[in-house]
Amino acid sequence: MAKLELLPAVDVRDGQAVRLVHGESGTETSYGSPLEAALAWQRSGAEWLHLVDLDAAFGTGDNRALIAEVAERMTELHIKVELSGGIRDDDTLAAALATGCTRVNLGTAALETPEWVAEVISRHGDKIAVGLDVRGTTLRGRGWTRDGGDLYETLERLDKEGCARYVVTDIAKDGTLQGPNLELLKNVCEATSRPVVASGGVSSLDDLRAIADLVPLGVEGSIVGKALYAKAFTLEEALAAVSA
Ligand SMILES: O=C(O)c1ccccc1NCC(=O)[C@H](O)[C@H](O)COP(=O)(O)O
Repeated sequence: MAKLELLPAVDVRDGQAVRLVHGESGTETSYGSPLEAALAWQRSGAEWLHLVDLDAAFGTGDNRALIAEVAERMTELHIKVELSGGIRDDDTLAAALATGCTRVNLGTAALETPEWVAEVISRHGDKIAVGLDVRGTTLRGRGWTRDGGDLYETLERLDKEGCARYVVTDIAKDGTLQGPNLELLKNVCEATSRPVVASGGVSSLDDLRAIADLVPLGVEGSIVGKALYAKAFTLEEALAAVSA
């Protein structure tokens, strides 16, 4: 059976690696240099990095140069990078892809400019993932601050347009260490044949094992943020738990 991929997260706000609660601006806990955080995950055996420009997501500026530095360094070290946050037009997409990242994660654009997203999916294939960030079954855009339509209607549309994969986040769980929303993940896997990356709420190795049990349904990976920063477990332990 395929193993669950783990994507340790580095979310960047105002030049710092931070964790938010429910993705809400103003709830930041700071964890220092994003490059040092990324290098720590690399030294611990990471194969992937989930790298988020929160300022670009919230529209409070951007950390473009720093994000590029981290993504380029990780790519040199053969770490695959999933880049997220504020990628909404040709300019931001070109800058993101120029970092050498493995793929980008589009959120707001999939809700607000669907024609552009359909076009970049057809142009870039599996370099494009779409983030389905939900409260209940309502999608949220603009740094998760605005409603953006129904999850399953949007998923059906994106599937038809050939979207390669989805990053699914239950915002109510994100940054809370309350465990992932396994029901949501199962429901999304039932609604699409495309791979799903789980995000939000992981608190323990048992949570990761429960997500790994969904690999046969279509879950391909899991992002892990707060639990690693809070030292609930180490990345080495997490990698061992999902490859057992
Ligand atoms: O990814 C985004 O674009 C984003 C936008 C606004 C707020 C948060 C955003 N991402 C947060 C993440 O991707 C987290 O790193 C991830 O869900 C990890 O969650 P957790 O393990 O619960 O800390």
